[in-house]
Amino acid sequence: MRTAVLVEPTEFELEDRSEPSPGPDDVLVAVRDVGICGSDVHYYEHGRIGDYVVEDPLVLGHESAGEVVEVGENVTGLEPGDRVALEPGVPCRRCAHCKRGDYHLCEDVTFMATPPHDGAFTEYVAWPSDFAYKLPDSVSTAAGALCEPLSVGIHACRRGDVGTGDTVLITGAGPIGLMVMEAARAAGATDVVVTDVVEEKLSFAEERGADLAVNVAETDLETAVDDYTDGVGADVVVEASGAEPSIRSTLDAVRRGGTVVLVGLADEANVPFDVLEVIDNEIDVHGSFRYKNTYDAAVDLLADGVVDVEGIVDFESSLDDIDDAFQRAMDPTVVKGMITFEP
Ligand SMILES: NC(=O)C1=CN([C@@H]2O[C@H](COP(=O)(O)OP(=O)(O)OC[C@H]3O[C@@H](n4cnc5c(N)ncnc54)[C@H](O)[C@@H]3O)[C@@H](O)[C@H]2O)C=CC1
Ligand SMILES: CC(=O)[C@H](N)C(=O)O
Repeated sequence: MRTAVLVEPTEFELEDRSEPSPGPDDVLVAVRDVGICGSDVHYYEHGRIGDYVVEDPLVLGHESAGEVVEVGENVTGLEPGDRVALEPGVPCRRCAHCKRGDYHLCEDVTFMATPPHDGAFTEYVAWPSDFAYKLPDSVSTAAGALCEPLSVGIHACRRGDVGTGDTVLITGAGPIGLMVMEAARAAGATDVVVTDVVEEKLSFAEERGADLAVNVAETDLETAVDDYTDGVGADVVVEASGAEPSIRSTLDAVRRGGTVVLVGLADEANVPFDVLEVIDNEIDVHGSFRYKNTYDAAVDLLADGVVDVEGIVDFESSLDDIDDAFQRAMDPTVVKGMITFEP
């Protein structure tokens, strides 16, 4: 099977590898669509993300969906021909975190495209069947692949307890911010304010339904949010840029008694945060790491037409053109590129 392998920063090699055999609890999936995530681009450019270092050749890609071509002997509920979205993180199922239901916090997780685990820029993946979610006919495999960033958005909104009538401020209008917007609307948010520093991203967020888009390179966020909320502040702020000034600004924009959810990964671990403001204004500050138990919800939301994920895709490329696709994905005005495979 043809597989794109990152052998050095900015260098893919197309290798011919042998197809994996599904274990008794696995499905073998012919990959159809894989999204290019910011973390893939980061590994491509720098060969590392923090402590995760690409020491051996690595297959990137963790936003994937495809068609089941074979099932292991214990698998029920899926059969060849079914189309599935693959949840990329498979936990150990035995540790304290898994046992208490926080399987996304398992420290022994196998997460696609995170060293040393290979991802999905390849023709076939064997994957545990309970982390493969059947897609109804109305949901494409491209949308199935994007259940991954949508899941990040759903989890962030759950962490922020976003509810009916809420005003949600989302800082950063990249794919994650846009997926938070979809999930927030689905959770009942009636007002969504989005920030960015790239005008094209803000226009796109508005086209997708943001009520207010603020270019924080030009406009003071606190003033803009105060104007929009009559001085009250946002009920929930979801930080989805990872930019340090944006992380710090969350406390200026959240209402007293509101919630800040930190999703974006800052380059530096230490970001000054005014703890007296957190205490005085009784702000709940939550980290949000990947997701748990979101894929069923993501598929249902897509099937019901409540959210749109495919609209964020700027371009599709083939595996043969993966280098070019990654170069395009580095353009700051591009939101999402996909690698697609011919059936
Ligand atoms: N916690 C988690 O589980 C996950 C975290 N992430 C992180 O979430 C963040 C967002 O991911 P993507 O959307 O893929 O990244 P992205 O880089 O495509 O989007 C970030 C957006 O923030 C904008 N931005 C930059 N500076 C800003 C500022 N000062 N204020 C507002 N916006 C600003 C950028 O122009 C860009 O549009 C990244 O830090 C990523 O590493 C991504 C996936 C999962
Ligand atoms: C941080 C990422 O972008 C990635 N989706 C991950 O969960 O590791």
